[in-house]
Amino acid sequence: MPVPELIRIVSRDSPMALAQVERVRAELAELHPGARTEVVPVRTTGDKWLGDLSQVEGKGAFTKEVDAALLAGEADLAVHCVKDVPADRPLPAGTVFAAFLKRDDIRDALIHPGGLTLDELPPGTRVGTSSVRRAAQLAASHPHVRCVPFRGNANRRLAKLAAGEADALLLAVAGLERIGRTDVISEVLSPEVMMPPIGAGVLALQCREGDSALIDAVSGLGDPDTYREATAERMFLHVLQGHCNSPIAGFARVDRGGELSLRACVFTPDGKTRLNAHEWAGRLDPATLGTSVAVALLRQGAREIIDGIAH
Ligand SMILES: NCc1[nH]cc(CCC(=O)O)c1CC(=O)O
Repeated sequence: MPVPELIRIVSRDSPMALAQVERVRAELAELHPGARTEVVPVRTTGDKWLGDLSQVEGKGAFTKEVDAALLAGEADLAVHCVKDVPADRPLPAGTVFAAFLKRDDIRDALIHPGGLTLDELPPGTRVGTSSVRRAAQLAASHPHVRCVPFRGNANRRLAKLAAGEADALLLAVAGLERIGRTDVISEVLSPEVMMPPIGAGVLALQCREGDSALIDAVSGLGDPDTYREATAERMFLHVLQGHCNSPIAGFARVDRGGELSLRACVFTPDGKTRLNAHEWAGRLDPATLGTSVAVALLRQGAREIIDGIAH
């Protein structure tokens, strides 16, 4: 099938999202030198509303308007952070993932203007994060610091930190790389110290279901290992059925021998209870591994923890 002449790419309009689109354009230009691309930026609910996300139907707050533009035919290809795409429900009807790009760094970073590490933060340090996942883990490991609500795209959060609205920040390394601000990192946190969210560091390309010419054209940008990891992680979250206030973390990894494993956790918001599971796929396909890890956590009481958190 011929590669479409013009590919209109829709995405959030934050600096990070637009950098992601530039990566996709560069990879497309290499794969299909003849194809032209155009960028269709849209502002999402999650970008407009800087209050508590659970008040604006938290899930999908960063994807709804992008999906709508794709379905309305205003664009042909959507670029999403997998982390922002709800996994408890199927993708919006009529759309499919055509590729998962090679995964970036999955870790979170501490940003402290004085260069302190997490263990060096003095009591009472205000860490800016609205993430229940980050807050629960920090409450467990560093109970003497406190989290203060902090929203807005990464550039805005850095500006608010500089303005003194918090003493430190937690942000994803991948996002800081994309906006060219790794200079602010004072410590990269290992997944053992701060377990990442499902889908961390993965960009997905989404197309209209019937658009096989485009699906074929962009599927070559997909990375097979990332596909396995993202599929296991998203099925895990789908089976678990969390909500936007439930602290859930986890990541799958394809090791050097090609073996896929998935580890995941469910926390209470205060971090005092932590359920853990870690399984290898063996002969299981990625989605079945995700299901198995979710069931292992449900068997330990994950449902009661998740349902017991206000949302
Ligand atoms: N919720 C915003 C968001 N969505 C994806 C990333 C980071 C990049 C990625 O993991 O793909 C971020 C910023 C952050 O959490 O620091």
